[in-house]
Amino acid sequence: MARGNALQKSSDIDSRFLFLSCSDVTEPLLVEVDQIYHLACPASPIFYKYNPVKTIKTNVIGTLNMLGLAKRVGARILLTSTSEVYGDPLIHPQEESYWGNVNPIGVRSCYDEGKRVAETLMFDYHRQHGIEIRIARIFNTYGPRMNIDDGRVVSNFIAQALRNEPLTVQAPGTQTRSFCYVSDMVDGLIKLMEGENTGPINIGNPGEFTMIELAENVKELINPKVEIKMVENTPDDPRQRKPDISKARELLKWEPKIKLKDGLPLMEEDFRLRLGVPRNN
Ligand SMILES: O=C(O)[C@H]1O[C@H](OP(=O)(O)OP(=O)(O)OC[C@H]2O[C@@H](n3ccc(=O)[nH]c3=O)[C@H](O)[C@@H]2O)[C@H](O)[C@@H](O)[C@@H]1O
Repeated sequence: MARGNALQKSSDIDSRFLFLSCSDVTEPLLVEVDQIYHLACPASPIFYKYNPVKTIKTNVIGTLNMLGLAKRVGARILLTSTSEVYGDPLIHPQEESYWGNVNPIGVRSCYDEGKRVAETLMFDYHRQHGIEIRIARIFNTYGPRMNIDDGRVVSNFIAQALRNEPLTVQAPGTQTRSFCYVSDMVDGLIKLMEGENTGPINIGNPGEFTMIELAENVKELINPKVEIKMVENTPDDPRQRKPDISKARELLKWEPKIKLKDGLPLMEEDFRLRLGVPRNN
C-alpha cells in the first residue's frame, strides 16, 4: 500500500487500493512503497501512436522517475516490458536472448524503442545502484473489462461480431500472435515480482494463431453470419510472434492455464453485458 501526499481513497473500488490523484509517472512521485509494478504506457498501437511524444516520455522519464522512487525508498521494481522489443522477429519462437529486429525511426518506435530504453535503465540502475529489478516481456493479452474501443485485435473482433459489423482483418492476415488470458498474465507477473530472478522473462501463451484463424474462431463462437473483411495494415506490423516460455516454466514454475478457446467466451460474456447484446439476440 502506498502512503504519501495527494492520496485519495476510492469508495467504489476494492478497499485494499488507494488511488493517487494527480499521478502521472512523468512527474516525480512522493510515496512510501515496498514494491512498484511499473505498468505505465498505453499498450494499444492506436493509443500509443496517437501521442508518440507522450508515449516515449512515459517510457523514458516515467521509468527514470519510478527507478528514482525505488532507489529512494529501497523498493523492488517490476517493469512490464513487451514482446515488441523483438520488433519484427527474425527468430521464432522468441527467446529472451534474442536482441530483436526493431525499426528505430518508425511509427511504432515510441513504444518499441521506449520499452527497450526502459529495460536499459532498469539494468543500469540495478548494476550501478543495486536496485532490485524484475522485467517481464508481456505478449499479447486479452480478457474481460478490456476497453471495448481499445483497438487491439481481440477486442475489435469480439465487439465487431456482437455489433454485426465485418471483422477487420489487417492484410495479409497470415501474421501471427499468441494470446494470453489476463488472469494467467497477472499470476505470472506476481510470481516474477515475488521470485528471485531479475528477468527479462517472457510471459505469454505460446498458442499461435494467424489473424484469419482468430477471426474465424470469433465468427464461429459469436456470430457465424458475420463477414470477414480484409483491410489495409499499418507500417511495421510484426509478421510473427510466439513466446518461448522455457524460462518462465523453469524459473517461475509458471505457465498459462487458459487456452484461447476457453478465454474468448469469458470475454464475450463481459462484452455482451457492456454492449447490451443478450445471447438470444
Ligand atoms: O495486446 C498486446 O498485448 C500487445 O498489443 C500490441 O501489439 P499488436 O500485436 O500489434 O496488437 P494488435 O493491435 O492487437 O494487433 C495484432 C495483430 O492483429 C492485426 N489486427 C489488429 C486489429 C484489427 O482490427 N485487425 C487486425 O487484423 C494487426 O495487424 C496485428 O497483426 C502492443 O504493441 C504490444 O506491446 C502489446 O503487448
